[in-house]
Amino acid sequence: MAAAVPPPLYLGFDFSTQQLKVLAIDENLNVLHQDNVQFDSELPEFRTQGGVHIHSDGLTVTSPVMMWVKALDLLLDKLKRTGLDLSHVRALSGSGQQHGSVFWRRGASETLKQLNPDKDLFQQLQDSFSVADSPVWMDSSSSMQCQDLQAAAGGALRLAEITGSRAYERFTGNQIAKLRQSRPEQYQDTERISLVSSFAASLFLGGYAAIDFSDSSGMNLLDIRTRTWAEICLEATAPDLDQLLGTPLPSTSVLGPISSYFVHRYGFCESCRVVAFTGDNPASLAGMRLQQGDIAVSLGTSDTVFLWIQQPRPALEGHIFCNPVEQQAYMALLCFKNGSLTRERIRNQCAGASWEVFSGALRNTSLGNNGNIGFYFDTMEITPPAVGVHRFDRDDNKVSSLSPEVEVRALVEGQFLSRRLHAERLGYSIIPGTRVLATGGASSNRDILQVLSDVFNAPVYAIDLSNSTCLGSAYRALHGLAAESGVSFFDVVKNAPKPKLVASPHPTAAQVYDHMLKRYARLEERVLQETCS
Ligand SMILES: O=C(CO)[C@@H](O)[C@H](O)CF
Repeated sequence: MAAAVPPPLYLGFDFSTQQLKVLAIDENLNVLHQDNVQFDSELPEFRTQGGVHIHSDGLTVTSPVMMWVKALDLLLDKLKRTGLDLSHVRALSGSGQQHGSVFWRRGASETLKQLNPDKDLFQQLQDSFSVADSPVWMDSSSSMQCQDLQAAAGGALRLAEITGSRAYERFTGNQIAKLRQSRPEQYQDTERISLVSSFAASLFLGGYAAIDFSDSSGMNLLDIRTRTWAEICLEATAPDLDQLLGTPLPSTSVLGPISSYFVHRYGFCESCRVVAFTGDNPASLAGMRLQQGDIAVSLGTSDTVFLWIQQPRPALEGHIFCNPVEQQAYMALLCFKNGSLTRERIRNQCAGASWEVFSGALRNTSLGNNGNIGFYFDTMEITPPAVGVHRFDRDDNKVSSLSPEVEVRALVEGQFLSRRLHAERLGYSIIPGTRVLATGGASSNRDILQVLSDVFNAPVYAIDLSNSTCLGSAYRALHGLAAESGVSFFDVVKNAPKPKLVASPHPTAAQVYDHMLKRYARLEERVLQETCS
């Protein structure tokens, strides 16, 4: 009797800001296993906070690339110990925090090709990076390079028309320009530049992986219509930069078989395929199976709001990225830097470091918070570019403090009023039938989602797990094997569990927050003038 063929598995990894995660699904899209490595607590030798180092200038933010390498060693050892038979993995894909950059030292490709399965990656890649502290998305130190790029491209709006965004400090092209100008020897010693996503794919491939169209869109370097590097941007950033970046590829690309290192060390099958990795937000769009008309709110280290769009409408605020699951479509995104780290600070200061107490404060305070409004920009915010904590009472008078429970609600209402205000400014309207799909760590807190539903005056749905980035990557691994035959992503994942209704708006929500939104917009202008003057 023929031996039973083992059920195929598909893995999705996420190299995010605070942790490395993995999720396994079977061919019926059932989630079989999840695991993670928390950078701060499990790799304390790197002394990160929230997975990053905020430098003394308060603007430069980096993460040690070797921390990501060591995290992969730890995570795969964990996977091996759980008894998951990795020889059944048919394909894997993944994501990385967007915009972050990895600089491979000259000669690193040879090391990648000849990894010794008797040693871990950390030991073997010690000398493979010309830059040890990788710039990440929280960095806001490349303003000069942003101005230079915008001038070269013909202005901010022209640059947005070409690349989908005006120049942003965290975008990789500006980070590359800054590194080349400030650390020329290290730049000279670089033979390849990856994003965090393609760096991770390179480890699994045993060779340099292409950057996918979707994550390339977060660099201020890709022409989002031709999906090729924009010459005008490359020339303004660094000479022959296309040689260091490689050619971008469709997000559905099968990059090749897994490196023999993982076959011999962890028992992967040599036929396991590596599907192009992408950015964490594009992967999340895939994991939530976002469709036109939905609006996604991801509550993670950064909060993001994103939508599926067919035609790019670049603007001076927000971003347009190539869509990760449908090659001719796009996704629009707004990023808010002060997300979970700010929620955790307020939880610690106003709720005794307890999410239960935090939730109780939301239940004990009323919609609209008796007119109290707060802006909590612990670090320089991206949307809008403002900083500091600013509290206002019902008469728009600045106040220096609020009671703990009122402060909790002021934070959560303020964050969601901002998400809604900037999404509507970009022309996205919350209409009857709009579904708000929530994901990210905070989406497991029902009381936070109730405030989200009230502020947006729309029902909030969530998938069973807050980890849509890994789920999206596992889905993309499965789809990648079929994409060449023309099967659509949605066909492949049509039987996935549907998002569940978690919160519906309170009957008075529209009346309260339509009015409050106008006040919020006025006060935001005041805050911008105060912090930009
Ligand atoms: O900068 C961002 C998006 O543009 C953030 O959401 C990062 O992707 C978080 F990792």
